[in-house]
Amino acid sequence: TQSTRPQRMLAAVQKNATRGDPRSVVKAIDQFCRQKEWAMNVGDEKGCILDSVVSEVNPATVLELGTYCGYSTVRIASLLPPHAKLITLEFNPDNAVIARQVIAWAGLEDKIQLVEGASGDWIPKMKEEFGVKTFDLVFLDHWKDRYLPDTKLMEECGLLRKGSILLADNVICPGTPDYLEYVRNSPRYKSQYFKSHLEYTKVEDGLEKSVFLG
Ligand SMILES: CNc1ncnc2c1ncn2[C@@H]1O[C@H](/C=C/CNC(=O)c2cc(-c3ccc(F)cc3)cc(O)c2O)[C@H](F)[C@H]1O
Ligand SMILES: [Mg+2]
Repeated sequence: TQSTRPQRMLAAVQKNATRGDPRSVVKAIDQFCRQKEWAMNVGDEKGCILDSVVSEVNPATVLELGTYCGYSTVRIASLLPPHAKLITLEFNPDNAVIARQVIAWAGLEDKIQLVEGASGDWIPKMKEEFGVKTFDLVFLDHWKDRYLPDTKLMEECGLLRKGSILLADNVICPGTPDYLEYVRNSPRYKSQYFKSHLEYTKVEDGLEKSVFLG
């Protein structure tokens, strides 16, 4: 039977990356996507911007919306301080199966909690289910038309505090126009655009970093 692209990506990790070495996992996926098959990971160019924001924020609690195969999950978690926690939401069970194995290969199970389910269902349950008060950093990389409703939901559920950082992928390509308009015009956010390129291509894309002002 035919394999899927996530399955082939996992095979590339298991073949080319060193167990317990997150950076080698990131490198193996980027190599696979450049040389074999494009896939919608944040990628190495935008990944460097992601790394610099994570290092600057040095978050104790991180929420990722849209795990896919776990590339950005591993990339973020590899930079977290010892007791920090990353919760990542993924509602496609086939993706979750792959992501769990990528996370395990990187040896980051202790820092990452992959929750199978939809952001809209789980955001309201974060506090009671995971004992989370607020998130220091949220990485948005799921369906692009869900960035805005989920941001409003996080506000309503009190998951953002003064200084919480939202970092959104793909604000140009495929684009998240309603989200951009909101974070750039709302008095409750201070936003900054990091110009880059769509993963593994020369097409323009970028990350939007928005600080919640409370
Ligand atoms: C809605 N709530 C969700 N809750 C939990 N998991 C979710 C939810 N929604 C999706 N997922 C989960 O999050 C992932 C979805 C990622 C979507 N990403 C993209 O579409 C995306 C697309 C491009 C792209 C650009 C140009 C082009 F020509 C073709 C593609 C580039 C990118 O970097 C992207 O991130 C996963 F698949 C889905 O199950
Ligand atoms: Mg993306």
